[in-house]
Amino acid sequence: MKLKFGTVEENVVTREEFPLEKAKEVLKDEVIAVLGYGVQGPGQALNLKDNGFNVIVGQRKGSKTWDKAIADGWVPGETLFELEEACEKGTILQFLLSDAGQIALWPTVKKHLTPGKALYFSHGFGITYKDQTGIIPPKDVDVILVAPKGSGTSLRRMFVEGRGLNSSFAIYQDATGNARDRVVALGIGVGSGYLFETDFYKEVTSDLTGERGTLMGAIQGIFAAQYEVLRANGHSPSEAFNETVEELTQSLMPLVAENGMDWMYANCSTTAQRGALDWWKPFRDATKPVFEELYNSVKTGKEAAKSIESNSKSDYRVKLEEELKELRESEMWQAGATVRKLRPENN
Ligand SMILES: NC(=O)c1ccc[n+]([C@@H]2O[C@H](COP(=O)([O-])OP(=O)(O)OC[C@H]3O[C@@H](n4cnc5c(N)ncnc54)[C@H](O)[C@@H]3O)[C@@H](O)[C@H]2O)c1
Ligand SMILES: CC(C)(O)[C@@H](O)C(=O)O
Ligand SMILES: [Mg+2]
Ligand SMILES: [Mg+2]
Repeated sequence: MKLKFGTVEENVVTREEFPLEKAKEVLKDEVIAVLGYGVQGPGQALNLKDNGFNVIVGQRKGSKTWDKAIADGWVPGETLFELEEACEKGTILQFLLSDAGQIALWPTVKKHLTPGKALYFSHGFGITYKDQTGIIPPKDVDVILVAPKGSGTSLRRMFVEGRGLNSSFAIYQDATGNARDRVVALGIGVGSGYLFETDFYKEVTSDLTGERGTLMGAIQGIFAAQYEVLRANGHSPSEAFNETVEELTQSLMPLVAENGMDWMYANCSTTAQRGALDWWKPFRDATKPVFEELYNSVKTGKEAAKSIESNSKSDYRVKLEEELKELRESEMWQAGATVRKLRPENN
């Protein structure tokens, strides 16, 4: 249906419009092979299975995630296979390896993309940056995308709670004439709340900007800056953490989620309102050049190159753990660990 977002009209698909029963009818003869069992793999595969679709998982035997798949109820030889076997059996191949990992498996996937199959992504990365990934699908398969706008962990949790995470969807190639029904049915099947339409390029450029920006990178940067200023001015770790992070996640963001920023502002003191209304624009103006630099780095493929390069190194996991440790052991997040323990619901 067409819906107005502000003054702009967009095309969205809701569960009412495209019910689960219709999705099942569209995909009744398909074998959905979920390749990779990292973060999105389990969320999407389990939601599809619980929604009644014919789904199998492909994963490297002997890996930790192979064992996780077994623990989640996938049965070797029945619903859990080596990656190549799953590629052979699937009529829809859900390419859910890490974006860098997809480069190595591509020749195998390509070999099993016989006419009429569908190649499904949850990110526009492999296709958009094809000069760097070498992922160029044959012309006689559908190439589609459903990108849940959140972590695979949330996708599963929200499904179990009877809620739904929003996803974007896109069609890069419609070889069968049935790509649209296939992609929307898959979007409903993996547990999306509503689906909004995009293309592969827009999905990857917005997603890479978002995660580097306000969703993950910028937010940590702003937290760190405010925490450091408070600490430098003699505030205790608990005061600095509460005033920087805890109140935001526990009290104020849930209000924003419910009814928007203006409503959160309206539920704070007149003193806070005055200050927040005066200061949001200077913060916007100070950070906008950084966001512009970031978007440009995404657009030119620099961010993709960096992520492929670092994720393809053999010591990637070790280096990642070192960087996460730096965050975890920072005073701010150590204070956070103590504060979390003190939440009454955690006692
Ligand atoms: N993590 C998320 O919540 C999330 C959200 C939206 C979209 N996505 C997209 O979904 C896709 C999957 O991401 P993810 O975060 O679930 O991946 P991940 O990093 O968790 O890895 C998924 C799987 O890839 C396997 N793998 C990696 N390299 C491999 C190789 N060379 N050979 C064989 N297997 C290999 C790993 O063992 C793992 O099982 C990506 O395109 C990503 O951008 C992820
Ligand atoms: C969960 C995110 C950040 O939305 C996703 O884009 C990812 O890459 O993991
Ligand atoms: Mg992403
Ligand atoms: Mg994302």
